[in-house]
Amino acid sequence: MTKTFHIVVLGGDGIGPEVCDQSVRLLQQMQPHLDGVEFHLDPHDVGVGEYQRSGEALPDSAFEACLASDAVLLGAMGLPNVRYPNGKEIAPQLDLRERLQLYGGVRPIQLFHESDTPLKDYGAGDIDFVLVRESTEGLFYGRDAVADLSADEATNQLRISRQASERVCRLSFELARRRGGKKKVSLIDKANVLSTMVYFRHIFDEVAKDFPDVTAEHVYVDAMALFMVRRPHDFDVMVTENMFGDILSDLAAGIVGGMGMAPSGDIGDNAAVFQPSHGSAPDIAGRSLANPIAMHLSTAMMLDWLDHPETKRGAEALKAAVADVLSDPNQRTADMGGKLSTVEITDRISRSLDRQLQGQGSTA
Ligand SMILES: NC(=O)c1ccc[n+]([C@@H]2O[C@H](COP(=O)([O-])OP(=O)(O)OC[C@H]3O[C@@H](n4cnc5c(N)ncnc54)[C@H](O)[C@@H]3O)[C@@H](O)[C@H]2O)c1
Ligand SMILES: CC(C)[C@H](C(=O)O)[C@@H](O)C(=O)O
Ligand SMILES: [Mg+2]
Repeated sequence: MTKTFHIVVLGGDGIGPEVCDQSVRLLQQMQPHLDGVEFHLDPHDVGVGEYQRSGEALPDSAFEACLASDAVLLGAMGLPNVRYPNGKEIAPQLDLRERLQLYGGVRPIQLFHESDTPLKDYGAGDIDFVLVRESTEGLFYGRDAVADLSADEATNQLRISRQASERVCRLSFELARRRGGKKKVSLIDKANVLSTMVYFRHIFDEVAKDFPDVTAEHVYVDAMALFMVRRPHDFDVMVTENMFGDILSDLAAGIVGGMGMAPSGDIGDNAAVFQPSHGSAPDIAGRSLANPIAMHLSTAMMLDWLDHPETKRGAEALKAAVADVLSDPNQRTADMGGKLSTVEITDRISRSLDRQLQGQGSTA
């Protein structure tokens, strides 16, 4: 019997649709090779463009479709110069995370080729860790507040709840166990200053007791910014508060080639959204300069998460095709010093994907 997966596709703004279209193309290419699996792709307009057309950045019809889907593929949303009348940027991905309770912002960081890291002089070695960012509260809890420019001060709230912390810590320990590598989870906090972080650490330690086979450690966020650059090979899974995770995930992307190499999955108990960690990159949009690899790796994460033997095979094949193309340092987009366009690098990944799916492996 054929299993149909309903996948909502939200291209979004700027380079979002450019990279998303290329991943959709690879999904369509893959489908006939996967036994008993069918993808039903359901595109919706969201983001700034949709806000300008309809007054809604995330129309109800798009949200309902996400709610009913097996998974969501998202390009990027937002443009720095288009704002709501209250002055705030349009960021419906945050609404999706909160409304779908996508508490685990899973952001893998992997170096595919040593030529792509600026850390060569530090002997950075293998870089392969996952940053898990709590994505429903933390310092983003105050995001609805509107700045009163005539006031004498402005404050935001940082919220750490037991429920949200337990579930994101548990997800992180389970991930470390599943990865089966160093089996280590590093909590990134600021417990030397903030009581919310003392509380977060307490909950992390409680959850850690259920995973005696996984090493648990605490690292202050400022120190982690240093360690990520000086000894990234020491880490396996990291878990942290929303804003720390937002900042550190861009830093982490920088050590493996940039935002175009940083995939992500926003995971909840009943829904998940897969998107690159990068934004709409208005500085390069519309010129086929965007690196689509973060989007392709996010698509591979989605296929893995769908948890069917054939989609898992598709995920492995797609990841292997990306690795195959990157094994030749001459095959890069402009952000990584190369000359290939968004479409051209996907052409190469597509050719390799065919080989991977036919079990022929690498020819690069
Ligand atoms: N998940 C998302 O949808 C998301 C994430 C981050 C930012 N944003 C939004 O996107 C807009 C632009 O934000 P920003 O400029 O701070 O961040 P950005 O990630 O869009 O761009 C930062 C830098 O990285 C480069 N870059 C990003 N992705 C790239 C890719 N795939 N290939 C090559 N280069 C790439 C850009 O050219 C730019 O120089 C803002 O409105 C922001 O709020 C959205
Ligand atoms: C666009 C922005 C609201 C978003 C965030 O801060 O979470 C982005 O930076 C990300 O990392 O997904
Ligand atoms: Mg970010």
